[in-house]
Amino acid sequence: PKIRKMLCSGVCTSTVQLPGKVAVVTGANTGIGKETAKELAQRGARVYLACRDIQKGELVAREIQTMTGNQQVLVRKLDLADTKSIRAFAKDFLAEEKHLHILINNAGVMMCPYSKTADGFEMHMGVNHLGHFLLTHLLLEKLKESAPSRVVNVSSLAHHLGRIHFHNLQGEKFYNAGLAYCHSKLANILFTQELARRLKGSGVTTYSVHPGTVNSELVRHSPFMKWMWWLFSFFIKTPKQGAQTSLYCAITEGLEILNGHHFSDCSVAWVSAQARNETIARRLWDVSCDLLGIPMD
Ligand SMILES: NC(=O)C1=CN([C@@H]2O[C@H](COP(=O)(O)OP(=O)(O)OC[C@H]3O[C@@H](n4cnc5c(N)ncnc54)[C@H](OP(=O)(O)O)[C@@H]3O)[C@@H](O)[C@H]2O)C=CC1
Ligand SMILES: CC1=C(/C=C/C(C)=C/C=C/C(C)=C/C=O)C(C)(C)CCC1
Repeated sequence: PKIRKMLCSGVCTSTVQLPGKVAVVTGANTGIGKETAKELAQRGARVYLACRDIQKGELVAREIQTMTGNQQVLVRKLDLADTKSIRAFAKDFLAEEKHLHILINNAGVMMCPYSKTADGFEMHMGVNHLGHFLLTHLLLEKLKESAPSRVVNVSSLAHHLGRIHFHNLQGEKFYNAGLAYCHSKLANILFTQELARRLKGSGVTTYSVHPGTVNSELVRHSPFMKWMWWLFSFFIKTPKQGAQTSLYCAITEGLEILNGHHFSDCSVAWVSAQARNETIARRLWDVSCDLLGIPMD
């Protein structure tokens, strides 16, 4: 029980309620995203579950509506492995909604065999980083208009093993599924820091998060990790516990002064030297804009 307590700490104790607030959670049909969306709905927000599988999303939306009594839980199609889908999601959302107060970039893939997104990006970099980069870019004006508003990027402790290999960003020269995940999670932190610098004074703040080691479907591509997660399931976080740090960063009052910081167990956490490198962050920003056809400023 002591080990479990140590590995599963961090509770969002904020009592903030969210009536009139609008939130988008990517990958909200399962795991950490589902629990994050449930808690936002419990607090009264209108919550968009941005999912690649609408049927799975609808089942979860019904479940959340029944559990929370909040009927404003909506499902919209978003496949982060296809920039057309991301642009369509954003276009419809912007036409439908006046505000966006909370964007939680939560969806992720880990250790998938070498594959590419519809636009030819390596899957981890494409979904975990570039997909969320484009989504955030498309929703940024709405976030600014709705300020104070927040962007939470779900990264990982695994970023410590990550490196941004600009000459091999799509893994074409060499590829390791585990490291590809780590690189993409480093990219999440670099994106958060650069975004924070660029958003200073706009009323939009952003945070990156390590949710802890969480019993979810993330390990689906690795039989070994699946076995480890099963073996140690008693010691690792439940998805509800895993959602606490995302929620903390999304709703805790007075967090604006920590714009751009990384959090774990609902506290500020240390990041690797690579993740603190402003030159790499700026270059990754420019390369991401270039790959996605976003005009550079
Ligand atoms: N679990 C853990 O121990 C840790 C998790 N994290 C991070 O937490 C986040 C949530 O992961 P977790 O809940 O654990 O994992 P899950 O696998 O349980 O959930 C991942 C979610 O992402 C969605 N997703 C995957 N690919 C796409 C895509 N192309 N487009 C849209 N949605 C997609 C999945 O949809 P579908 O169900 O349709 O596949 C699912 O809803 C991830 O960013 C992960 O990197 C970080 C550290 C540790
Ligand atoms: C060594 C070890 C563990 C730690 C695993 C860790 C630290 C996993 C981290 C995973 C991440 C960061 C995944 C996604 O981003 C367990 C399972 C707790 C139990 C005992 C052995």
